[in-house]
Amino acid sequence: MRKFTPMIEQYLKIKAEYKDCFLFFRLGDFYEMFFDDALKASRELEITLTSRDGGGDERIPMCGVPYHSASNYIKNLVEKGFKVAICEQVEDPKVAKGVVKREVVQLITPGTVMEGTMLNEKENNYIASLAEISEQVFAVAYNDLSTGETSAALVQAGWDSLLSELFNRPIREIVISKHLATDKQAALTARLNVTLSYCEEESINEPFDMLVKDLEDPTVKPAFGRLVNYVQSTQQRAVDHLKPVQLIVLEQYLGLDMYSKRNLELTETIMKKGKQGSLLWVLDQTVTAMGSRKLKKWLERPLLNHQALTKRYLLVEGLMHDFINRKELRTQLKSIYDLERLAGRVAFGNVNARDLLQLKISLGKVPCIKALLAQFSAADLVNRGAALDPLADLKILLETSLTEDPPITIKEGNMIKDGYDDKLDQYRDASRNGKKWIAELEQREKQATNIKSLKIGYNRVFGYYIEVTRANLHLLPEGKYERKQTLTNAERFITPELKEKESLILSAEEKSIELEYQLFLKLREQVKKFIPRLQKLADQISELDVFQAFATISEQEGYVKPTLTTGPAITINKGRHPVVEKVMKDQMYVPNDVSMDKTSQILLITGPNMSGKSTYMRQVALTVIMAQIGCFVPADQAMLPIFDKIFTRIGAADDLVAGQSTFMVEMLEARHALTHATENSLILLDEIGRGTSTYDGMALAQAIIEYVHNEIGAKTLFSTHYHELTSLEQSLVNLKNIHVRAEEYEGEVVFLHQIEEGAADESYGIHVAKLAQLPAALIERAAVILAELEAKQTEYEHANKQSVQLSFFGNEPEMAKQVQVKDYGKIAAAIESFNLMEMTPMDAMNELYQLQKKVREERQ
Ligand SMILES: Nc1ncnc2c1ncn2[C@@H]1O[C@H](COP(=O)(O)OP(=O)(O)OP(=O)(O)O)[C@@H](O)[C@H]1O
Repeated sequence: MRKFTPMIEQYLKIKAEYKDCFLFFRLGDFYEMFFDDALKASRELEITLTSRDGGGDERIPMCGVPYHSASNYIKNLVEKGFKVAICEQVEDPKVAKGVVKREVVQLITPGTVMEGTMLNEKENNYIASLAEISEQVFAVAYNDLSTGETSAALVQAGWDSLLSELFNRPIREIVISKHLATDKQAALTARLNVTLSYCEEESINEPFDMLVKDLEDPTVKPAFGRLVNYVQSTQQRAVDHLKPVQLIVLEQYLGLDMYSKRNLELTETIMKKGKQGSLLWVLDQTVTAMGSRKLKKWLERPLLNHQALTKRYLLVEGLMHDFINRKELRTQLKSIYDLERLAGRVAFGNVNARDLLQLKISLGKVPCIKALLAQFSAADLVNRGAALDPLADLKILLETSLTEDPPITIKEGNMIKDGYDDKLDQYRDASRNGKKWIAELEQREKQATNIKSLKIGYNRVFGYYIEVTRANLHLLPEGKYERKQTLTNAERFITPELKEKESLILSAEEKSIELEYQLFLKLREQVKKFIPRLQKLADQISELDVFQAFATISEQEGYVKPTLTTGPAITINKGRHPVVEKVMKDQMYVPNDVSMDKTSQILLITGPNMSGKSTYMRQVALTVIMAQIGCFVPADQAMLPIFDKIFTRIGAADDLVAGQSTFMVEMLEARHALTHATENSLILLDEIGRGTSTYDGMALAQAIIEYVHNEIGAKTLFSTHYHELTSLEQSLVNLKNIHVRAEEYEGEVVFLHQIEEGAADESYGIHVAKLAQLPAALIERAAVILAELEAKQTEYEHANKQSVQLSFFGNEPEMAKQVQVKDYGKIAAAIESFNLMEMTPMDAMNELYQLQKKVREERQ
């Protein structure tokens, strides 16, 4: 076997340390990739795959990207969730003996990108890390490197709760221990679509120990330790903008499990996974990127604290009352750049003079915002204005140091103002005077030679030169001018005098550019000291932006301030679904009331398909969430208690990701709700049981309703097509039937989308099928079958009047006595022995199945 060349050996050695990354291996003006990396990268980046002789038996697959345009390719890979290791030549190839030394200088991973173009400005870009504290307890730490935000939480209710905590947050990468169970690792990638990275080190060393100094709960420390150790090892540069770790006590926020976050489409829709059509889409009237990110965070964590919410309402109200000032505030906020990310870049050392100029412009707006807030009548707004720190000292520093139009790069000069530094002024004088001298020389030469078109120019190769057109050459005196370059129509000359001045000008210019660079680095260091104050300002501005967004949307859409009650009742007058209402263009949304209290703790909703049952249920949950983030709500009036958790089982959510059947998902979602809900929770259950046979489904649906009714007492909206369930109103005192009204008009169903008391009488399924334009013959046939079934049903009910069915739905003990099954006693004993409190719905179903089997066997 032939041996690889030394360069390929070097490549393989480095690659072995970065197995899970694309290794961008610098070769001259290109980053090259080899072997499997090349095969994969050529596919992902759609670049040509070639091969080269690397000394081995076969040619090596290879592809490459030019060094100067590498950032786009890197961005592309990172966006797809890959990691890229940048391997540079770290010695001058001219002096290298043998193969040039190469090292990985940076690791770019989805969770640690800092470049503006790789970040979505309206989204945080989190890297998270986990630590398994015990079987049921997990610590999680978050960091957004681009803003410095750092937080941690303790999840005490097991793995599913951890997944719910992580679900749907803008997390791009999760750092874990390689010892985390493989099924858990698989669940993370399948559920969350994140890149997994590994780090074993959990201890927190200097300077990061300062960030956890005041942490109330040290249990979360290992997760943060893992996170900073990973970030530090990948970045190899300063990350001193990380804010102290903020402890998130999950119990202080509205609990939203994974299913609810998804089903309620809070920040993205289920189908398209985009913002459009989500609640965030409706509410996001923010005008700064920071505000937009803050709003998303609030939506992810609605509050439970009455006082904090009331404060938010007051601010929204204050902004709504003062329309003119609010409009002006919006305008002022629009011109504030992303202070949070600018602060991040200052710390990271990749801020340029244009960024600092943006900072200066933004700071210039703060005094106007302060003045504006002082004019509002709401005291809270005035106080917020007074609390804003305009960072006048930083503004003065930037004003005195930066020019008005600096270039993007920091190595070209023109960044620092005259008068900022004496030495720089001296160099500039020398250079400017020199240029003035050249202009005067041009005049003198023109006069002396009498050549009007004579000019003095400059190029990089020859420096300054005197240019004379061919036609005028005869006018030049002999001997004084030295010919340097011949063009088609002109000749270029130099003189000793010109060259002498040139070296003075150029050296002054060179020195001034170098000095500007040094001064800029110093300025950057000075700005670093302002980072904590800048971060605080960014936080205050982003909150203001969210409040003005709430006020803007509330006014635009006619939302009202909710009244938070301490009792259990919900009263919503003329409530609407904020998103459906917004997307309905020509049609009018039909508002509906919601009234739930002790005797209507469960609403059983019936009504035809497409009538608006799910919309009504979601509307209630979204109204609650809006109220608990501090926004006004889409209704004429709303009195709401503060809910501790929301659970949902809505829609056809086939969990293909986790490879589970629709029915299994339905059961898992139901189990989750039933195990975690309290009497202060809100549960939405949409057509539970429809994923299995009718009797199974109905049995489960009823058992679940009874369980919620008797054991939990949570406010529950339960929609169903099983009309039999409506009879539960008689046996369950806290259950109330409502239905969505539809009418038949000339053989067609007309949806009125109106909620009314009582149970619906017809299902109208065939009409909906007709609306869906199923073939006419099929519809006719369905109508005939329906008629036959209905006739049979009546016959069947008649025949069964005296006898034999074990009634699930009547709750009539006398009926049970009539069951003519020999072994009834045994079955009854079995049912009696069930410990329902300890059983999951799945267990219940299994037991039920066994009993049914027994009954059927006996009858045969
Ligand atoms: N209050 C309303 N006002 C106007 N249109 C509504 C209203 N509620 C629902 N709709 C419209 O009716 C459509 C169907 O609503 P929804 O999905 O809630 O019905 P459903 O009763 O849950 O149907 P299914 O039983 O088939 O799941 C919605 O997409 C919406 O366009």
